[in-house]
Amino acid sequence: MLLRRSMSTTSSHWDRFQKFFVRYPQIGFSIDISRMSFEESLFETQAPAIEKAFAAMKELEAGAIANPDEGRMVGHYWLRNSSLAPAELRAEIDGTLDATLDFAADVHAGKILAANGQKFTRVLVVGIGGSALGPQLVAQAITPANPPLAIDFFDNTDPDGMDRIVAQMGDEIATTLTLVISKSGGTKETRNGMLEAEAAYKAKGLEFAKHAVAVTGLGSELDKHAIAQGWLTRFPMWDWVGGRTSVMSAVGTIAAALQGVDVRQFLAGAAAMDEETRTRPARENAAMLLALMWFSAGKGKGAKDMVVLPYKDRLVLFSKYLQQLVMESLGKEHDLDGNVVNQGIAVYGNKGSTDQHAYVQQLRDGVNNFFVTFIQVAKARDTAGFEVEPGFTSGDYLQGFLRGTRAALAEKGRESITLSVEEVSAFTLGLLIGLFERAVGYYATLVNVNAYHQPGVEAGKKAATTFLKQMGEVLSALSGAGLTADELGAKLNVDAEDAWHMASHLAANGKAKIVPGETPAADRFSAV
Ligand SMILES: O=P(O)(O)OC[C@H]1O[C@](O)(CO)[C@@H](O)[C@@H]1O
Repeated sequence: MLLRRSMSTTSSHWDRFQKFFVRYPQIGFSIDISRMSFEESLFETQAPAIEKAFAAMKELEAGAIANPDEGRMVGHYWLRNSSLAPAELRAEIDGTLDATLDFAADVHAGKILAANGQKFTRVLVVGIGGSALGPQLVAQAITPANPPLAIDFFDNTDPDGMDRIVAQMGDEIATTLTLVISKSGGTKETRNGMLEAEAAYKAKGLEFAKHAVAVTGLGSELDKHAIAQGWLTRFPMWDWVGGRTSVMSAVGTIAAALQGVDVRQFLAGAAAMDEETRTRPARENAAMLLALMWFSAGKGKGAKDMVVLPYKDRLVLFSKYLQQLVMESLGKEHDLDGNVVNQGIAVYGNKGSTDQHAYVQQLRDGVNNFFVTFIQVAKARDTAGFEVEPGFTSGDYLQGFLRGTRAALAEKGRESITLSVEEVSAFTLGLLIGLFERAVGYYATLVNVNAYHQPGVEAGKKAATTFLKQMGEVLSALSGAGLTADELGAKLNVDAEDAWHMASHLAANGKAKIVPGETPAADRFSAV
């Protein structure tokens, strides 16, 4: 009885697999949605929405104002196929790509040298969000084991984090090329990182400008600063490329090329996936299948989280990269008609099998509020095989754990998608990025949101600006006599809780004195 039941389950799994397994052999990619619990009628019920999404994408790729709030075109697909771009942009796209690759080649060849006449040995990228995550993913996933230049990132305004990197660089800062990357050219974290980098060079008696390159919008604050200071060079960022989709613009290509990545293959991978997912009908279209699975799993409301589990160390940052791509694109208060919808899909993940020894316990046995996206890489390693026990390699185990976890989740009714690529290479990373970019675009139309703006980010930036201004006032108001947070708040017309946090921060960093009381309200702050 038991045996019969398990046999029929197995055969229905096999049937469903054959029905919902799509592969593109010419690019070594496949998607398996058979372990998602959607009804086949989804393709019929969603047919009008699917058509709408295809049509919207076609218009977007043809140069429509697909980001209506900001009145901008959305052109990341043109970065890997400039012939799709409006005619007036093509030469600039191609010219910028060539210029970044030529610059990197000149650095490698020693035609562009550090101020001390030596070859550059390191790159420091200063940027945040889309201006750092893409280069970080590329550095982690596809740079050679011993790249021509080592790479570090200032991707925050944490002084301790930056101090540690500067300390690790030591005297090698003299042969470090710094890329300051900011589309807007006004992001404070990046501005601070740039100033910290400038100071670090100065402390070693070096001229920052002779080691600095900017990637930014024409005429931005950063652009003007780079011109005024006489930096080595500048590469443009365009308003029709969003930060989270900028890895194939100069934002990503310059760091990648300096790292010895085959940038043209990276772009070719994305272009190849674009070709596959631009015109195929929904059932064969990997990007549309992903969007439909997100829609059916989360009931079009993001009710289920997306857990991204690549079984490959090189792809460990892919989940973080997708977190920005998906959540900044889809996490929206309003739909395109102005209705409050509070859309989004939460994304998290790290890598398998490591995560099996952490949160996968909850995925199998706990709250069923997610679907997993497994990423399987067929080729285990580049070097000769090694058997950890007779007949089995570490790579066999990795594959066994992926399949085992997929089966164990399915057994408990937990959904999963499996994407497969042959290896992790510039080409396959490009195609995976291209796949998710288009899936995000399609899904946005299915739920009727603008995937290409990020109005929510501004609120935090504004509140931080106010906090800093008021903290300056608190500092000026401190005197010899100790003041409580309530007294500071009343004096400066600042919320008492904010005043307490401001004064506490100043005290923790040697700019104020604190006499602790029994409660926060009894703490007294004075000038140093
Ligand atoms: O490149 P910029 O303009 O410095 O912006 C950095 C990041 O900040 C955001 O605008 C908002 O966090 C991201 O979309 C962007 O990638």
